Amino acid sequence: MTSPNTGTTPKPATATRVLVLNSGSSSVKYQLLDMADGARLAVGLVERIGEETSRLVHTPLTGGAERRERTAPIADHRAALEAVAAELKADGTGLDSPELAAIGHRVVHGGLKFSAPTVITDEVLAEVERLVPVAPLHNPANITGIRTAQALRPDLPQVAVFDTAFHTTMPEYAARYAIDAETADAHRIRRYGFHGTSHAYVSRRTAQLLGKDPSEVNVIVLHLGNGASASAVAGGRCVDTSMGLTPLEGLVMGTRSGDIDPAVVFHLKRVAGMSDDEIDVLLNKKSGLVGLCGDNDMREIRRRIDEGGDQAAALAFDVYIHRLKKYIGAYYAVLGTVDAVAFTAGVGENAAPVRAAAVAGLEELGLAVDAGLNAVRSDEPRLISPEYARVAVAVVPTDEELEIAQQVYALVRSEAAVPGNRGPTGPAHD
Ligand SMILES: Nc1ncnc2c1ncn2[C@@H]1O[C@H](COP(=O)(O)OP(=O)(O)O)[C@@H](O)[C@H]1O
Ligand SMILES: CC(=O)OP(=O)(O)O
Ligand SMILES: [Mg+2]
Repeated sequence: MTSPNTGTTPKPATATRVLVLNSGSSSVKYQLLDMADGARLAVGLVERIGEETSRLVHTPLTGGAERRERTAPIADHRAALEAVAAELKADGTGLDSPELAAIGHRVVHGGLKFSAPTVITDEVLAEVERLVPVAPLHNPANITGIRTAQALRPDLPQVAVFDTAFHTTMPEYAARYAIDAETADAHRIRRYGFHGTSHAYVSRRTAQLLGKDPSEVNVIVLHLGNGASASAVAGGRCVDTSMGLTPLEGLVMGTRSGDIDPAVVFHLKRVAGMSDDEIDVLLNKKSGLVGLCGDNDMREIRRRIDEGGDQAAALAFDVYIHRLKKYIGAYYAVLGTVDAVAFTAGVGENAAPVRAAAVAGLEELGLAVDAGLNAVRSDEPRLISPEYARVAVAVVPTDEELEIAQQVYALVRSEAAVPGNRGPTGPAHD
């Protein structure tokens, strides 16, 4: 194996483990994997970072140790990562292990410069920092995660895998906003798209489920988590996606509005007297499902509808579904022919009523859901459409951490891990 040259000590040939950190605005999800055999050694989550009731759940999957859970204030992402490092150390799989080959980081906004996994140098970190204004909820957390991991293991390659990378194949006419071209170019205003690691993984797994090569199928992927986005994937390449310059555009989300008339912003400023920051918070944190009915968790919304006929919850559900259905139709038109529609992430994988409602009435498009199959709970990729349906409808659990680990490991095993050899890639914008 070629030792990744990070300018420091070469790793032993036995270094086959990758730690993946997926830092969100108020959470960190992580997995430790051994890429020699693909085994997961530990998985975990720190949530509600910055609150009094922060919670850490750590599940070791090797060595017989028990799942551990504790609730205690964790002030920031740095403290969260240090707590994760302590949990891993307690299992004997600490960050000081010589078996660790690299640390992989989900980085949400990579602009146009990064279309592949990239070893993090000062230059890369500066670019991620420059993009903070267009991913204010995400990039700062990613940067803290990187800096903390670098401090804990300065000798290890730290690799960024960008949410935007998979979408860099979008044709210009899908990526462009129809605004003054000079202004757009001067400020790099265009549609970048996010959740790309998930869209890439799920579209590939969906092709596999159909027994086809990704190059042979057209798939609409619906990533419905707290953040939510749709993508149109033609023969393995993204041709359109619902998020834009920032992760605010597109579908209705837990706390984000998704598509709105941009004039709403002027109205809120001029007529309602709101400040830029107040509008930012309104659209990112007080909109979407939570804005419509006070709850952002789809489980709670379904409970309110099913138990009490709650009208606000029912309206929130209907607005969510209406937007989703419009994107299915739009991406059907963009792709021309569709082989599969794949539901993924927390809501897509678990909420059968969302899946049923999203494709209801689309039989003319060849889309249908079998009620029995849709009701089955499983962690496996599966079809939920009836035999006769022309288009497969699938539930395909996403695994951003596994996808990141594979990309990171492939990179550190290749000579390309030499910083400078593989810096920013893809179509440079400036
Ligand atoms: N059983 C379920 N039924 C409906 N929705 C669910 C269920 N389990 C999880 N969810 C939804 O999934 C969301 C979280 O999805 P996830 O993909 O983990 O999001 P993120 O990665 O953006 O934090 C929750 O807000 C919740 O609404
Ligand atoms: C980009 C994005 O919206 O990510 P998340 O769903 O993790 O908030
Ligand atoms: Mg997510």
